[in-house]
Amino acid sequence: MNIGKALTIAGSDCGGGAGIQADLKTFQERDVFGMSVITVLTAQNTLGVNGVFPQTLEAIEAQLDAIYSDIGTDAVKTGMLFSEEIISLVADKLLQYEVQNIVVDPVMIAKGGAPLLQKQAMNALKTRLLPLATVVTPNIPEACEILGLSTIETLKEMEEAALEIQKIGPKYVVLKGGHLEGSNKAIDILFDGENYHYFETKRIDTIHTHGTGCTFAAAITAELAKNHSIEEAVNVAKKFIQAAIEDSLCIGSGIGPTKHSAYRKREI
Ligand SMILES: Nc1ncnc2c1ncn2[C@@H]1O[C@H](COP(=O)(O)OP(=O)(O)OP(=O)(O)O)[C@@H](O)[C@H]1O
Ligand SMILES: Cc1ncc(CO)c(N)n1
Repeated sequence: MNIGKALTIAGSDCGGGAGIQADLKTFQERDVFGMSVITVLTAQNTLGVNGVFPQTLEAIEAQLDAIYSDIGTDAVKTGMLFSEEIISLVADKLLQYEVQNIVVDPVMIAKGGAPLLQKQAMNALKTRLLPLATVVTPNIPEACEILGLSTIETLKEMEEAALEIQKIGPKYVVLKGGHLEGSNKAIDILFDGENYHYFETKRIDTIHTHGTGCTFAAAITAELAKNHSIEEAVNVAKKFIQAAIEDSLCIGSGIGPTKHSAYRKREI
């Protein structure tokens, strides 16, 4: 039987809420075959990140070569890449294997404030990875960092930022409005190079949003792996994350994870 094949190239969150673990849970929920290349091990829980252990370039390259010399992918997501060297290696390999359907989640800072991307790696993210992306999924602070802006405060400013990011090279930009202050809605914007598409849900009043960005981008990746359009992929991902946050889990004593099985249970 043919099944969509999705790969996540990201950091491991031993606490299970974000990173590789969130991505694989999401791939499974969306019925694609999930694979992983681990770039960094993190020691983290709902209270914060206690340790970051980058894998050697040799180990990352060997994982990518193992997958692409045999299995291949229909869509790929990148998450925590941490350093300039890892970003460069991943970009080289995506080019070498002519990888299609690349979702770049430009992970920079954990919800608790820990840095997940070194400051000196920002330029490589912009110049090496964004031009290869089919879609990039920044949140508002990440969009500000990419563009060197101090704030994005309105929907109009989100639209302008999406347009500017698209000029860097990705085919599509999904700018996530989860961080937009003072709104009772969570509005994400998809810019396709010509038009804006809006995906709006009610903002849920919860602190338990650990891994929401990873989960959302992984759901987009899964839908692209099944050959769905970008609009359809974002539409499903938005419903998926809304259900997961609504049923978020009180696990740990800090910022808890979301429930990846929530959307499936509603569909039944
Ligand atoms: N409180 C909320 N209620 C409803 N939707 C939300 C809420 N917070 C975030 N979202 C949605 O979750 C998705 C992920 O957005 P978010 O801005 O949380 O990502 P992120 O900050 O990159 O997450 P991460 O912690 O993984 O870095 C988006 O679709 C966003 O609109
Ligand atoms: C490994 C990893 N990737 C991404 C995030 C962002 O949520 C996180 N907290 N940890």
